[in-house]
Amino acid sequence: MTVADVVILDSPEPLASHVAERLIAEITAAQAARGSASVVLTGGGMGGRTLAAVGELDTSAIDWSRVDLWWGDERFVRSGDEERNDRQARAALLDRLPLDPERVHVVPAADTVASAEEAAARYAEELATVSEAAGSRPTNGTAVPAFDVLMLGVGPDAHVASLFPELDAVTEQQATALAVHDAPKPPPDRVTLTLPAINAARQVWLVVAGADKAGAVALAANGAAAQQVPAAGVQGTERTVWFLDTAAASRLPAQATDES
Ligand SMILES: O=C(O)[C@H](O)[C@@H](O)[C@H](O)[C@H](O)COP(=O)(O)O
Repeated sequence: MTVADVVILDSPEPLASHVAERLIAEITAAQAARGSASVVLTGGGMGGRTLAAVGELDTSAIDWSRVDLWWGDERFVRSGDEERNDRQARAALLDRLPLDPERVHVVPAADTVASAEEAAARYAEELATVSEAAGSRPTNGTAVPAFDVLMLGVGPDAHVASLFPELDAVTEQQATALAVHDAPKPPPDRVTLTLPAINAARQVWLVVAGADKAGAVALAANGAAAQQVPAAGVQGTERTVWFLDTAAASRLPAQATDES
């Protein structure tokens, strides 16, 4: 990882609250600058905690009807299945927001398409369509909107989204969304953004808590190859921020934790 910014908080809850405050500020700034905001959400525990923390804060500066929401990955299970990242996000926050349903872009579920491959193809098509319509081609030219903030959790094996170490999907350079099977983290069938799509975001935020992630964070900080350490392969076109709790940061070299 190019360590642009590392922010360390004591534990998961203050970390989630801090990320939530920053997210509200970035959405507000994007709407002031461009009239709308585009945010990619993450599954996992820190993703849910962060959304719940947003719900505890004042978001009155945000026009939620002008926010586009996407997911960095999704489990390929039936709509409404509690394993779905979109269902967990709705429960944590989204169902209480005045969002424009047309701007909540969910990955097709297993009861609506025949395969994870078809779900990935439809998601990629929607990303390209919205990108064209908004005229918001990102600076890396990928056929996705120029996301303002893309959030990621990180697994103990350094996976991000559903890009798990050694999968071909990690090194994909053309497609923006792919199907993943046999994922080591259940459920096995998923759809994920690829690194070109992730790295099209203006800001990529990795939100990581827990001592079980410290090794992955340290490997990413030491510039490991993305194939083995997918978290090392992400960076925003403008900024990359690692939001860590002290346990997840515990194996970082001292100089890597200088806040910018
Ligand atoms: O669909 C998923 O499972 C997530 O997108 C996944 O990439 C998650 O973010 C990491 O596994 C970290 O999860 P925790 O924050 O729960 O450790």
